[in-house]
Amino acid sequence: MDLSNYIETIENYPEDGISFRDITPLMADGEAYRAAINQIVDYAEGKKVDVVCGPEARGFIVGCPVAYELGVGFVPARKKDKLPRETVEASYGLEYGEDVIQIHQADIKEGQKVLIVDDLLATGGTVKATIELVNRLGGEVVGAAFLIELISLKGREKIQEYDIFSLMKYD
Ligand SMILES: O=P(O)(O)OC[C@H]1O[C@H](OP(=O)(O)OP(=O)(O)O)[C@H](O)[C@@H]1O
Ligand SMILES: Nc1ncnc2[nH]cnc12
Repeated sequence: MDLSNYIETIENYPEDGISFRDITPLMADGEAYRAAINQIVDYAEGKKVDVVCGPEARGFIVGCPVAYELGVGFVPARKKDKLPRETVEASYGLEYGEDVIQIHQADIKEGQKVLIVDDLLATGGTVKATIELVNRLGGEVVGAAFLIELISLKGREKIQEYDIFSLMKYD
C-alpha cells in the first residue's frame, strides 16, 4: 500500500511559501491508518519501549495507537498552560512560528526508555524540544518516529545522535 496516496499537499498554507502535508486523509482511511501505525510499531519492536511521548496535537493521533499496540503508556507533550500539575517546559521554533511545550514532571520516570512519535519532522524544533524535556526528567530517548519527513528542512540534523524513523519523505 502506497501511503503517500493518502497525504494531501496544500500550497501556501498556513502561510505563503509553505507546502502543507495534510495527514487527515490517511487518518480517515482505516486500512491506511492501521498500516502506518503498524509500521511504526514494527520499528519500535525490540527497543524495549517503556512509554511513548507525542507532542500536541498530531503527535497524539499517531502516538496513542502506537502506545496502545505496544502495550505501554502515552505521555502528552502539550502546548503551554494545558497541563494542570507541575511541568517542565521548553520553547522552540518551527516551520511557521514558535511555541512552548510542557510535560508533566511526574509522567517520565528516571531510566525509562521513551519513544517519541509525531506525524511530521520539519525543522526538528518540536522533536528537539520534546527530547530535551524527556532527558531533563531522566528518560532515555530510544528513537523518534514520524509519518512524514521534510528532507529539505534538515530536521534530522538537529537530532542526529538519535535513531530516527520516517515512513514518507518529501523535499
Ligand atoms: O519539525 P518542526 O518544524 O518542529 O515541525 C513539526 C511539527 O509541526 C506540526 O505541529 P504544529 O505545531 O503545527 O501543531 P499541531 O500538531 O497542533 O497542528 C507537526 O505536527 C509537528 O509537531
Ligand atoms: N509543511 C508542513 N506540513 C504539515 N505540517 C507541518 N508542520 C510543520 N511544517 C509542516
